[in-house]
Amino acid sequence: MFEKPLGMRDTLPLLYETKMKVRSKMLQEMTSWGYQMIATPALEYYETVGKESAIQDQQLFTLIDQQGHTLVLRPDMTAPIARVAASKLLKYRIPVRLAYAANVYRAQQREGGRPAEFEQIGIECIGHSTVSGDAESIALLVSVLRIAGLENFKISVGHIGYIKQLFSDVLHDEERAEQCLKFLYEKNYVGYREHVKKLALSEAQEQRLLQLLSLRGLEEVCQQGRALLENEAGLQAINELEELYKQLKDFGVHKYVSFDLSLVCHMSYYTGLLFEVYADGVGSPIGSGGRYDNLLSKFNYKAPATGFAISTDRLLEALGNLEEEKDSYCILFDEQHRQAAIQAAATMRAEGKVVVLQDIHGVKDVLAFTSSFTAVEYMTDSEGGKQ
Ligand SMILES: N[C@@H](Cc1c[nH]c[nH+]1)C(=O)O
Repeated sequence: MFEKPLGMRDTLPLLYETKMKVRSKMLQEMTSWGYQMIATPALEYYETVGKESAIQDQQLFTLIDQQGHTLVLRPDMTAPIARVAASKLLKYRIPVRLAYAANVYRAQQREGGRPAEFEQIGIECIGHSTVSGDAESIALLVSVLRIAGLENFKISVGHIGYIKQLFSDVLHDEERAEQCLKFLYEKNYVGYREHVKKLALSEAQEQRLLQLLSLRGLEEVCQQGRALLENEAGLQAINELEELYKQLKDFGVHKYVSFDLSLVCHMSYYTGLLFEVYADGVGSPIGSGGRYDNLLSKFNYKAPATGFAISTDRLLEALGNLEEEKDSYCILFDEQHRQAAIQAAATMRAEGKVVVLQDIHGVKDVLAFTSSFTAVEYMTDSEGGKQ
């Protein structure tokens, strides 16, 4: 048994092929909206990108380079892209629109769980401060998923600014707010309720924290969310949610969207609107994103930004079927027919066929080898010529 490190997976040919097709359709859509492809290194310094990636530290793969610096395998693409954009790209065009398909790495605690290396396909729109940036991001997300062949999905939208304001109004204490946020992030609503009840708040304040969990649905949720606030702060978040919905209607994609004002995503760099995508039959979100207006300033450039990433593997799980195995042809040749066989294969390949050219003397069990091809041509003397 040759085992792989925890959470590492192989991609076998059929899955690889399916992935390649889906990825190429999605990237084509992204680039047609003016998003430019970008690649960044798999390894980054812990002190910069690693720290800002804001994924729990125990999920980071770290290693030490020859000079003794701590490196991390990037846990997402947002922080690396923020690093490049801040240092190079924003001098060129603002907002800058970038797209990627790249592997990211998150260490796992146990076997059989989530993959520790997986591909994300996503975009970042950097330097865009208004809700139009968020609406564009969600509209593109919908378009990309539909082009990949997915129809049954829902985008759940929330606003981290709203939750933080509500917690600050009620709890007046950052540590207590963090504890509550953690329950929401883990989607442990039972735990959240129990925790809130133990906080020794007045009945009214307790109710406000509990009602947060019921702020789910369509437009009416904004009105209910507004009613939970005690003062002006937090209203901006609600206004943004309403504006977003209006713009999503203009894009014609609002039917994919619903609100969940208790939504907290795993990245702590989010500052405003944020969202998760759920597809029928897949337990975890197949994608997520949101606004992160403070991340670039960690790289010495103040710029607002928004974006999303889709997990290619989870999307494929939602899509269900793998690509059909393609028709493929085999030409078996011997020494005397090598040249003719090479030419015959080239002609068929030029017609778009998949052709394997195989020296018959290199195969032990010809019957077993040829059994999976659509058609087999023998260009040999030993087998009695063409069959
Ligand atoms: N990087 C985020 C997704 C995202 C892209 N842009 C903004 N958010 C993630 O891995 O979940």
